[in-house]
Amino acid sequence: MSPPRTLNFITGNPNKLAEVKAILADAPITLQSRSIDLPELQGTIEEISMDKCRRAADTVQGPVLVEDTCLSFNAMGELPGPYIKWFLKQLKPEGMHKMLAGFDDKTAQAVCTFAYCEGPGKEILIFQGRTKGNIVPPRGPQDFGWDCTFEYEGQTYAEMPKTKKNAVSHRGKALEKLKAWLQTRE
Ligand SMILES: O=c1nc[nH]c2c1ncn2[C@H]1C[C@H](O)[C@@H](COP(=O)(O)OP(=O)(O)OP(=O)(O)O)O1
Ligand SMILES: [Mg+2]
Repeated sequence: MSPPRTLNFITGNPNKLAEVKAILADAPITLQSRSIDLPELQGTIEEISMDKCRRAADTVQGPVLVEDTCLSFNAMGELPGPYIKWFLKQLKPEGMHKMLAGFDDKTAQAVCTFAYCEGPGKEILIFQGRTKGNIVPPRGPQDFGWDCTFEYEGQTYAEMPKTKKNAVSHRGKALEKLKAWLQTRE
């Protein structure tokens, strides 16, 4: 599959879209976006992303890019992982650190998985990035998900300028891989 000139990123999350636009600003593509609420299967990170991508391609009847973000606590066998959205909704950012109160190990991994598909029935490509950090009581603005509770080298994502977050984040690393693929087009 050769890289496209336009990417149609299917997401309902405006914060994700803003970061993806910033990180891909210098990539050789035009970024479009549509908000479609796609059902997300339960399973491994890759299974969930591939299923989400397949559904998006079927809905759009054309090329799509989707993304799924996981927050995995090492003490909990990598849970909540892909279910973080629902834990965060019920427990709020303050609850993230409390979930680990019974464990000494506060380490976590932020995992970002992009899946690209040219259209219905076509092969699905995966681009994944991981950043290791610690879960801490909230610090910094609470305007994007669990950013205020994920600490990387002494700062929570929420305390970092956006450019710094994007340079070290799970999403930045995944998009580095996507960019490398986009640049293989001659
Ligand atoms: O960099 C991030 N920093 C902090 N929080 C984040 C980040 N990225 C996603 N999040 C939150 C949003 C949602 O509560 C959950 C992932 O769920 P996830 O299904 O991937 O996102 P979503 O449903 O909001 O958007 P989409 O329409 O692309 O599926 O973690
Ligand atoms: Mg979602």
